[in-house]
Amino acid sequence: MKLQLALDLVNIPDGIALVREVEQYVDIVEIGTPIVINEGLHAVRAMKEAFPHLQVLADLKVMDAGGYEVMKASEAGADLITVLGASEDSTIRGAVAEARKHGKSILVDMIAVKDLEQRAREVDALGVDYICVHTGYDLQAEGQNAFDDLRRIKAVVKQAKTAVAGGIKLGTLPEVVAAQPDLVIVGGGITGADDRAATAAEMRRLISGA
Ligand SMILES: O=C(CO)[C@H](O)[C@H](O)COP(=O)(O)O
Repeated sequence: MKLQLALDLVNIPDGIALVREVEQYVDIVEIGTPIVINEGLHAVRAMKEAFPHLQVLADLKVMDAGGYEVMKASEAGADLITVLGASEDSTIRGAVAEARKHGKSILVDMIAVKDLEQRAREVDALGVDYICVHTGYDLQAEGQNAFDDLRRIKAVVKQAKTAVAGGIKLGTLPEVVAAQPDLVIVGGGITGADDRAATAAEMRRLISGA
């Protein structure tokens, strides 16, 4: 089980400083969608240059032109790129084909997908690397989480690895870990903690013991 640190509400220098605090405890650093909007793919390049031993995920949430977007993120140094599960099959196929050319991975974000099991089966058959259940900020604000969704996709996904994101904190991590995803994505649960290093270390311990 891997741990991904999601950086969303920081600029590049602050993001790099934040990763320095926790780099020994995380496997993947996510350049979140707000950073890509604010800074562009330059943020991916800067993070990869600063931490070549870590994997960097570009959270582009691609919805169209999958091949082109994945090509640009790959050129910037991303190891993983996100594509939306709600996009067309042809978009996901194009993203996977381009990722294969560059030795990169595709994580499909199932945010806002209504028929979760059916779409997870279809996306799985398209050869993606990860399928991620995700409760975004707007539904987190309504008290929702993706923990039950994780159990639902675990029951139907055969090939891809599974991932979970959305409001995961130290207190809720044991429930997430019990569902055995391959990847746990944590943003505010680490970046908003009083002691980020201690929180990330404890998360690593919980994940490694699973
Ligand atoms: O993709 C995202 C928002 O769209 C976030 O990166 C993801 O939800 C993880 O952050 P947090 O743990 O703070 O919810």
